[in-house]
Parts: sequence; C-alpha cells; structure tokens
Amino acid sequence: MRTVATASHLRAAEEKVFSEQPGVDLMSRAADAIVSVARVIAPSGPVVVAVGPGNNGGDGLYAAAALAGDRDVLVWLAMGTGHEAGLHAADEAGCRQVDAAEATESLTDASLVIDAVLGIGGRAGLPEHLAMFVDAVDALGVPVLAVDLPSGLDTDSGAAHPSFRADCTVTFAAPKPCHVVGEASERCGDLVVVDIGVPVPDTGVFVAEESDVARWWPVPGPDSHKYTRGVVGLDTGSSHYPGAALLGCAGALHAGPGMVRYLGGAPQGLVVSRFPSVVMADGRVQAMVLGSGWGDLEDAAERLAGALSRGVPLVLDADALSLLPADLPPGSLLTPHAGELARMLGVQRHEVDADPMGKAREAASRFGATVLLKGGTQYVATPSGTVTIAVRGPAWTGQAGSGDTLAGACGTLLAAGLEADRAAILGASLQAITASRHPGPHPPDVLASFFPDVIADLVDVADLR
Ligand SMILES: NC(=O)C1=CN([C@@H]2O[C@H](COP(=O)(O)OP(=O)(O)OC[C@H]3O[C@@H](n4cnc5c(N)ncnc54)[C@H](O)[C@@H]3O)[C@@H](O)[C@H]2O)[C@@H](O)CC1
Ligand SMILES: Nc1ncnc2c1ncn2[C@@H]1O[C@H](COP(=O)(O)OP(=O)(O)O)[C@@H](O)[C@H]1O
Ligand SMILES: [K+]
Repeated sequence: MRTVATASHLRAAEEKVFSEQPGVDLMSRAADAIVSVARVIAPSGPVVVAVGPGNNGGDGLYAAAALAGDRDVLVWLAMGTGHEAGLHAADEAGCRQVDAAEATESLTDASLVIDAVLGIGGRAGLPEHLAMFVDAVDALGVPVLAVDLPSGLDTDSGAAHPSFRADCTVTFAAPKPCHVVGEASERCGDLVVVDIGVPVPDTGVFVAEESDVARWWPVPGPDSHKYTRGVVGLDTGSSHYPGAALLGCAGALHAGPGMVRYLGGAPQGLVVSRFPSVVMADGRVQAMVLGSGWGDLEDAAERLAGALSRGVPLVLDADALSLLPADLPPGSLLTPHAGELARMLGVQRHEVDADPMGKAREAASRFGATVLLKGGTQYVATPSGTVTIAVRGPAWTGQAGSGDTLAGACGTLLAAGLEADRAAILGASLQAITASRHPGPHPPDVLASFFPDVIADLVDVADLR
C-alpha cells in the first residue's frame, strides 16, 4: 500500500526537509529519476522538453541538461520563463531553446516529450497554446513522460481537466489524488513513485497495489479444512432476480471459500445445477452476504434479522442497504454504489460524485461499518477514518451483475477471517486485476471464473499446492 498525499501535505513535508537540511538538493534527485525513466522509455532520439515557470520546470531543465550529453534536446519555455539555474544548466549542456512553432514541428522526429510545465503548484487546465501542443503530441503518438503529474490536472482531484496525456508519470515521495482517482488517473500512464528524501506524510489515505493482494490473500495451510477456511452463506437473489443468486455464488466460489451455503429465495435447482458444490442446507457460517437481487422482497427485514442473529460479519449489498440496522455485527461491510450511498446518507447523488471519498468516510462513521463505495474508483472507508483506494480496473467491469459477484467474493474473504477493509480491498482489487488481465468484455460470472487463475498468479503458486 502506498500513502496518498495532497499538494499541501507534500509542501509541508518538503518544507520540513529544507528547514532540517538547509541546502539539500531535491531537484537534482528528481531530475535524476526523470532521466533514468526517460532513457528506458526512449533510449535514443531527440527529446522535446516543455518547461513551465516553476520548480516543475526546474526538474525538467536539469533532466534536459543530463539528457543533452548524448542526444538532441529541445527546450521550450511554454510559459515564457523558466527556473533560472536550471535554464543555465540546460544552456551549458547544449540544449537548444525553441519556440512554440518549432517545438510543435520537431514532434515529427521526437522520440519523447517531457512534460515539465506544471506540477503540484499548477492550477487546473491548460492555456490554449499548450492545449494545441498537447493535441499535436497526441495526434503523432509521441510518448510523453510527465514530471510529477500531467500538466493541466488538479493535483488533489480526479477531475478530467484539459491536460497532457502521459505514458508514464514520475512523481515524488507519494502518489497524489490525481494519480489514483477518477479520469485524471487514466491520464498518468504508468506511475513511478520516487523517493527523493522527502518523508511520506501520514494522511490516512492509501492506494492498494497488486503486491498487497498477493501478500494478503488468505492461503490455506496443510491442516486447513472447509470450516477453518471459511463458510460463507448467501441470502441473495429472489424469484424476480434469480440471476443475482448465481452471480453471488460465482463470485464467492471463485474467491476460494471452504464452503458456500445458498440460503436465498431463488430456485434451489437453478443454483445447484450451475454450481454443484454449493450447499443448500442451512448451518454454520462465518459470514453472510445479503441483499443483491432482493428487489422488494416482502420478508427482507426478517431475512436481515435472521442474519443478524447469527452474530457473524455481514456483507450488505444493494437492497439490504436500505434496511440498515442500528447495530451491525463487528467487521461488517457495506457495498453501495454512488446512488445507494446517496440514499444511505440522505443526500443527492451529485453530492456523492462531488466528494466520493468524503461521503464514503461519512457513511463508515455513521453506520459503524466498513464501506466499499463501488464505481470506476473504489474507496474502502473504515469507521476509524482511513480510506484505501482499490487497484483500478478497466471501465467495462461496470455492468449489471458485477456488484453481485464482488459481494460474493467479499463474503468469502470475510468468512476466511479477514478484517472487513482487507476483504473489500482484496475483493474489489481482484475483480479489477482480473478484468485487466483478461480483457473482455466478459459478463460478470465469466470474469469471476478467471479469479482462480489470477489468484494463483498473484500468490506464490507454491503456496497453493
Ligand atoms: N519544492 C521542492 O523543493 C521540490 C519541488 N519539485 C518540483 O516542483 C514542483 C512544484 O513547483 P512549484 O511550486 O514551483 O509549482 P509548479 O512548477 O507546479 O508551478 C507553479 C508556477 O506555474 C504557474 N502556474 C500555475 N498554474 C498555471 C496555469 N494553469 N497556467 C499558467 N501558469 C500557471 C504559477 O504561477 C507558478 O509560477 C513539483 O511538482 C515538483 O515537480 C521537485 O523539484 C522536488 C523538490
Ligand atoms: N467505470 C468503472 N470501471 C471499472 N469498474 C467499474 C466501473 N463502474 C463500475 N464498476 C464495477 O462494477 C460493479 C458495479 O456494481 P453495481 O453497480 O452494484 O452493479 P450490480 O448491482 O448490477 O451488480 C462494481 O463491482 C464496480 O466495481
Ligand atoms: K508536469
């Protein structure tokens, strides 16, 4: 997991470094990292460096100077001015200064564009002349390496302001919100986070990585059996929405439970004919999943009361989210999408869209349970106030039924004994990683059928034998 830091967090951390270590040269460290990555993306050929007026431009100028040792480097002062000492270094090293027209013309031969226009000091959006340059870069498909963040983005949000579209972004100390949430994150390409000696501040916001999924995935030991691995009960689906039962079972079964019990109102023959290992008899469970595909079941409240009386952690999804009791069992997980979260909080959907992280955190605090807010960016908020963003996946995962399989997978992980936040982070990340590795579109149950391949690949395969 990596800590996510805002621009002001980063500035405070940097100021502390400067006050404690006067004269420390963070900019050279930043430039060194840019140069290493630039050489991997484009080992040879001319480089065009678009330079802004502040320290982001300074990073770019020192990188330009280092690269000019063995190739043509063109420097364009995109805002008319640039970091004085950096400019001097670039001139000394033989970089050639060009104007907007020449920078654009030179794109036809360029092997790389380095975007060092704006970083954490930038205001969102691009002036017209830069937007035109970005269009030319995109049209020619020249690879772009962004310094700190693609210029034009707002550091602290996922909003899709006009910006560079990077193939790779080299950022410092910690990812910022624009790197990990919303459409902005899609503009960053591969993210490289470099330690330049600025300590990572404690923010309570994290982003999960594939390596976390590998590390935390519950792997059975030699003495494990179905009860110790975890029995998950599903009260999902109904005669109106029988498919939800199948989708939940698909998600639960392919996440590796000890046993799945189906205790819902969909036709039992339907479930067992598709999934013969699912047990229809009631009995001991270590976690329950409720609500997906209930519709307006008349006995929904009784079903929820029955599940509550078991005293095990619950995954409450979809229709069960409108019946939230005052006291949820410890370790329970709520899995709303934005519309459901808005209803839970009694606010408008656009208010959730405007501040998804804040609203997920508010719901976790109000209901005393972990909240997995589903969508393009998935936030896992705990009652203690931490938020973790799950690994991101392709947008076609957003289809009817994906949430049902996800709830089933989370139920399996809760039954295995994971804390609710880990179960949510792993379930959501597994679905996203699977969708990335098995490009579809696949319907949600087919996607779930690929979970085992992905788990086997993520977890040390030897552990599964
Ligand atoms: N503070 C430090 O010591 C370090 C900073 N580093 C770099 O410095 C960057 C931050 O530097 P700065 O604080 O100088 O900020 P930036 O370089 O991101 O930009 C600030 C400048 O751009 C102008 N500007 C902002 N938005 C604009 C817009 N939309 N249109 C036109 N002009 C605009 C501002 O007026 C200001 O002159 C980081 O992103 C990082 O790249 C690194 O060198 C590491 C060390
Ligand atoms: N833009 C998106 N990119 C990736 N995944 C998405 C996107 N939008 C939604 N999802 C995923 O799709 C699922 C949708 O869940 P939900 O809205 O509850 O659907 P349903 O109730 O029909 O199953 C969630 O698992 C979410 O992770
Ligand atoms: K930049």
